[in-house]
Amino acid sequence: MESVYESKKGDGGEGSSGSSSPGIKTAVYPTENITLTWNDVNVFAAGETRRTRAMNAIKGFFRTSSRRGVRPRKHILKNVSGAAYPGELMALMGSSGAGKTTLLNTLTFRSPASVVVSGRRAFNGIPVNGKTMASLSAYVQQDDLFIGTLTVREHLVFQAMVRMDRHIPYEARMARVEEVISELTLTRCQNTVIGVPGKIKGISGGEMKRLSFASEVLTNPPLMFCDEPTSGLDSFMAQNVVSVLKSMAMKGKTVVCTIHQPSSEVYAMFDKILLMAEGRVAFLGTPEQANDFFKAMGAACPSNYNPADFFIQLLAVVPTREETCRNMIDMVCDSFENSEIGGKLSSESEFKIQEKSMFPSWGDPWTSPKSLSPYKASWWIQFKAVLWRSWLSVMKEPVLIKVRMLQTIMVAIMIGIIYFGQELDQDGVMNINGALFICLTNMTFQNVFAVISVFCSELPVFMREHLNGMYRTDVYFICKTLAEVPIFLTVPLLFTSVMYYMVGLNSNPVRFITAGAIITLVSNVATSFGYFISCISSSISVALSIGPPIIIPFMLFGGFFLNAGSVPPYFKWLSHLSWFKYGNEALLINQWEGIDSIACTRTNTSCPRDGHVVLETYNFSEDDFLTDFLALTGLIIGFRVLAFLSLLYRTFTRSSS
Ligand SMILES: Nc1ncnc2c1ncn2[C@@H]1O[C@H](COP(=O)(O)OP(=O)(O)OP(=O)(O)O)[C@@H](O)[C@H]1O
Repeated sequence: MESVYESKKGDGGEGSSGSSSPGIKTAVYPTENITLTWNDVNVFAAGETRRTRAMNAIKGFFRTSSRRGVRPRKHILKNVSGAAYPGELMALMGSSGAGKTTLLNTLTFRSPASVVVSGRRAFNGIPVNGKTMASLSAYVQQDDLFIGTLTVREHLVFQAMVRMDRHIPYEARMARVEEVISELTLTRCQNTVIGVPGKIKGISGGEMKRLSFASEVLTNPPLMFCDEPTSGLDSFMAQNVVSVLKSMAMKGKTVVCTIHQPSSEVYAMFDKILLMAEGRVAFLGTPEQANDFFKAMGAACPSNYNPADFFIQLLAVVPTREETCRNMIDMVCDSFENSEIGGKLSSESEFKIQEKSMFPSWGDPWTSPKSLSPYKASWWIQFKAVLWRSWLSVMKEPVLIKVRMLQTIMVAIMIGIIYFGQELDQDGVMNINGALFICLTNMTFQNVFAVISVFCSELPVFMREHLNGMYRTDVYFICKTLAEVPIFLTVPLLFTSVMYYMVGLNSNPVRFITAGAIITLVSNVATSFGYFISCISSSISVALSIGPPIIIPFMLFGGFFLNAGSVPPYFKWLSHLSWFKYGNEALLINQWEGIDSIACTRTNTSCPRDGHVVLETYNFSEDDFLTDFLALTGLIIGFRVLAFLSLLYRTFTRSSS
């Protein structure tokens, strides 16, 4: 399998895939047996971003000149060089704050905007950029994010559809899924649901980690990065996971992982170890070379000690002895730099890079030509795959199906019993109007909370997959909302069917169907509003906190608690956004239009004689019936568009940060 990745000189996107124009010098990247080298990598905490610069300028204006000044930038990685070879498993180790994650992020071009990176990274000596790195490598992140209601196999089939190249036929994708399932020993749990911690019991932690690897190796990348693959696992599972990495390395892949406290057994599996301390390289070589190196420095690892623990402790900065520890770390790092292994390593990577210096140096991964699509699958394939997965997750989500159906039937029966058998008399008018308004309130809160709890919990998965170039935001949003349409149609219709005739509402079948349609429209406005709130909130708890305070004013303008004619002029605009108002008006018109007589049961003058008077009391007009329908439809569309734009903005700000 020898595919070619080419880069155009001078386009700022070296290493981008695509055909080269005649006359443009190209670099042909290897797709197998990759030696990854990095040379003179320096990372600084960025002094100021545009936002902080503006804030500092404002603060600085109020400061006296003596207090003004720029804080020195923190030097996080200091002239770090190294190499990872095919067929080898390299472990990045060091105490907390040593710079492991920063180095891994730098190597994978995933550094946050808050740092400034310089240095060169290369594949077999050819400088590389973020796009090429992304095409040829896999990155297994520390936290596993899945749609927990899917089975292992369903998850992998979905991944194969959106991650593998668009020209690969369906049969070949499925064959690869089979291969990966057996390679990562997931056969036994292939039909088990992945699970959601605390909600749905699923596969074990080790299986989950192996599933993360499986998703990444589907495309058979020659280079793999893993961030803390063993965190949260017991020693047996940790060993199991590292042995998976080892077997990948033995197949010729280049594997780099960060790791905390490996056991002696796990440590023995590493081909190379890279020890980091205070942002510098303290050692890079085989475990045996590490023993010799530290022995030569007079710090031999005792025979009954775990070497990993020993080296990490040796290179840690102890709070009470900071100065001594830092001096010791500097001494170790300097010795390594001047040692035979250190010198060989840095000259090797340096020489190769210079040799290929005719190629442009690395560009910023995100400044590659915008016209090139980051997606492997076409729009249509993405759409089919995401719709299929969204549908599966809706059907299998207990909160959406079982709980909601049960909740709907129970509330409908409760309302039906409390308001049971209303007559068309003076008391009945009040009760029927109350029952209709409570239907709107119930449908609103039920749908908003259901959407928030499901959509918000899925958003982190969407963000990661979208930023990994798996599918577009519009595809996700359309599919997600389409897949949920059946449920958001069934719930209000079921609710209306159960309570309508129990309460004794207008018995005309056309009125019944119309009431069902109005309640369905209101439910869907609430659903759209729920999507909007979910998309603008940073977390589920934020969404649940801001939802109700926003809904309450809309509810007050519904005409039940505050007469439509009494809305203060400065709040008129807000009342035009109230789906309660349109829903309530439409339901009352549907109920009372054409009712010629209402029995008066009390001897007071407030008894409405007919349906028209009831509507007049609320300041509602029969002529507005169509307007109410159209306004509800408009609100459904409006809130959805706002929700989509918010999601788009969110993905945009994340990908450019
Ligand atoms: N964006 C940043 N701005 C300022 N300092 C940073 C930034 N990123 C990392 N650092 C600092 O750089 C040092 C190295 O951080 P890094 O996360 O790479 O350490 P680590 O070895 O991965 O630690 P741990 O094992 O605890 O995750 C730390 O002191 C950290 O506080």
